[in-house]
Amino acid sequence: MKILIVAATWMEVKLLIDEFDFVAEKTHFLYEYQLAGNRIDVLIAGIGTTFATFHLTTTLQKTSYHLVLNVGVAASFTNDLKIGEVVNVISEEFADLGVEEKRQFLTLFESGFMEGNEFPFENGILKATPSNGLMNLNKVRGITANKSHGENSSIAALKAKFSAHVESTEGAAVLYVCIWYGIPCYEIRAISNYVAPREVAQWNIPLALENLKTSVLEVLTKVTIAVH
Ligand SMILES: O=C(O)c1cccc(C(=O)CC[C@H]2O[C@@H](n3cnc4c(=O)[nH]cnc43)[C@H](O)[C@@H]2O)c1
Repeated sequence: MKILIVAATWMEVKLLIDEFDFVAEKTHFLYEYQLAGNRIDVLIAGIGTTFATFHLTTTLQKTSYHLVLNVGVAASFTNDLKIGEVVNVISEEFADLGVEEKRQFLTLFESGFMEGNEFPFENGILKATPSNGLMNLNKVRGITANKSHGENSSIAALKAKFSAHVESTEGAAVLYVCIWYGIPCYEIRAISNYVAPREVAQWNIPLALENLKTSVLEVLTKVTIAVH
């Protein structure tokens, strides 16, 4: 089985790839590994939707994969998710793509630039592949923005507008590309911080990365067993 893992930064996959057998550096961004007889490529695309879209698209143009896993850390809008918890992000919206009008932000759908059900959106939302019991993780909704929000006013506006649980800087871009390519895609994120005024002392990246590694390895084991 051929699986592509997409992350924004090396930091987010460094513990995970210690569990893989290194095969080759394909490009500066793309590395090939083996895990239990399966090929696992790891793409480090960079932070934000532009880099994720460009590097994922060029990678998928060259190689066909059975599955894409978007992995990394993320911020939670809700205290119901604990720092370190790993979640299955089942839907995504672009939260900063649209029009500002009369102090209000309107998405592309609300401003009439796109129909809600224009492919690959469903009611303005991008949906991950159903995991059908493959993951024992809480299912959450995500939004994607090119900046990590840290101002109380913008955080309040996001909470009022989107009913999202988590924020990342790439999730929607990865889903958008994968749905266009018809490639199954899951987004697995570990909560490193809350969406709040920036206070890095409150973050726990080591815990998030340790838990992320464990969960992603479990998913990889189940996925690869399921197809054999
Ligand atoms: O700002 C920092 O000090 C900082 C420290 C470590 C990592 C970062 C990143 O932004 C890495 C990119 C990675 O993190 C996800 N992420 C984490 N927290 C947030 C957030 O509050 N809002 C949006 N994205 C977040 C992001 O999706 C990337 O996967 C920064």
